[in-house]
Amino acid sequence: MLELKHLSKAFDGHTVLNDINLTILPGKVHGLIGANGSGKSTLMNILNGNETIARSGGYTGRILLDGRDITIQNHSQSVACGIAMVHQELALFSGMTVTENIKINREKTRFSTLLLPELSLLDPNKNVRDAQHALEAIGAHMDPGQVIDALSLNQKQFVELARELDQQNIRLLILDEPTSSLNITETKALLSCIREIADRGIAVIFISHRLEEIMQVCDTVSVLRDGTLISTYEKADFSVGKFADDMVGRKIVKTQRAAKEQKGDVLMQLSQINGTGLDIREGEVLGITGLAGQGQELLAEGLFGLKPASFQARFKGEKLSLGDNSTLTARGIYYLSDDRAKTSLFRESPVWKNMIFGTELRHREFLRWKACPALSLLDRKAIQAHAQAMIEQLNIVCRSPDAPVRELSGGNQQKVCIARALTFAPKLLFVNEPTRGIDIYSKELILDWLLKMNERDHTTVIITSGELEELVRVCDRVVVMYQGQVFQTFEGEMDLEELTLSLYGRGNA
Ligand SMILES: Nc1ncnc2c1ncn2[C@@H]1O[C@H](COP(=O)(O)OP(=O)(O)OP(=O)(O)O)[C@@H](O)[C@H]1O
Repeated sequence: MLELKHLSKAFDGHTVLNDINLTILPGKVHGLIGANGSGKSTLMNILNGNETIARSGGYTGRILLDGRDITIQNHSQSVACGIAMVHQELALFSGMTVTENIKINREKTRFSTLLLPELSLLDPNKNVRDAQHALEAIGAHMDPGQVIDALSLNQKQFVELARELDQQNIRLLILDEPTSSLNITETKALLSCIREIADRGIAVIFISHRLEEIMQVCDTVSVLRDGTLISTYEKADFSVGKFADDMVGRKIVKTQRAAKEQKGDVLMQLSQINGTGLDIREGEVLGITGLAGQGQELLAEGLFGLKPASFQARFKGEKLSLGDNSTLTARGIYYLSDDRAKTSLFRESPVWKNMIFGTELRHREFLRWKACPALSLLDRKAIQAHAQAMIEQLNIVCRSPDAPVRELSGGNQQKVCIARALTFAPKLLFVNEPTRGIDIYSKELILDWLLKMNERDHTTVIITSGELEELVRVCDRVVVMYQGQVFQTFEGEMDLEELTLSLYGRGNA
């Protein structure tokens, strides 16, 4: 159906895709894998007519649809070819409802006349029905009248998918890491939905860092490394080992630490969490998990005033006001959100600035006049050296520390956030989904750094994550949240199966 021939792309003379040849068949799921920054999103952005491609000089090479050459210079041309894409970063309209987001630009109207279509009225019933239909087709249950902002990240992901599937005449659906914010049940539902979409004759390109999902759902897999397509495998030849070798070209060592018995003092006490409480002990690595919407993110988000919450918090006995962030950061408490685009990055600012923002006064070496920190200018040389070291240690793919963060691939942006937490050197770090969107090699690097912070800098680390297997590998304790309450705590040798059951409210509460 679609063929790419000798496709290449450069940004400012820097080649990020090099002579790509790829064939996409109808009714098949084609997996695209590669390390962070290997060029997956760029390749898909070309097919989707993303404006960043045209603005940066377009691409070279040929794209053939049904054997005929096509040019994709803008999004309309891509839509006309039947190409739809769900992006890694969500693209929804805040303040509008689920239906409005799904039907945007394709609204059903009544009293429409050919002469003055602008004067026709929206048909709310038909639009809601369409939205409901699109949501049901992918197994998502939500009120179509709800405002988008009230939804969790994973619900928003389903709305994006529903919006794309609501388009008529789709021939190719591109999914850029669609499962990264979904829990086990939702992922399962989405994967079977992807198979159904393919069975309707639609070609699917599926990008994911979760190789088990790739093995499960794809018919063919292509591997990109540093912008070059280095291999394509058919289902019979799939092997996680081969994928990993081709992607990163080096051995991946899984980070693991035996759970330590918790003997430290209580550092933070959270109480009145819907009638339950949680003591965080000094020096521990604590995992917090739960299915979506069970209140696990609300602890950190409530503490930092990002969402309304009513629990009580004490730090070393001192009562804290929720949302009083200057006091929280002054006490060395830090939060890294999973919503990097909205709350964690200054996209137009350079990598170095994103790495040190808010940490300047904790690092005298970043200041020129060390005796007078509040009035000091920044010492750019020291900061550049620090940023360069972070880039190397976290394997961040970027032109230089001066590159604006928006130029970085999704996974590398995530690593910049982690670099800022490392730079802040908190006493207590809350980090939400630290390995989301991160390739298999860098995942271990990040987990390794979180453990290093814990061991070397004595940082107490609280990881909120749906990646149970990772939590079991690195945490001393794992707390399961269920229906807004602290439901069960696991420590010592943790059993993955028991932990999974606990997510559904089963087990010894
Ligand atoms: N607008 C841009 N300007 C300059 N460079 C860019 C731009 N967009 C992407 N790049 C560069 O192109 C390379 C490939 O990025 P891309 O986003 O395609 O990677 P990816 O494989 O999708 O990574 P990830 O798994 O992290 O999402 C990266 O080095 C990135 O910095």
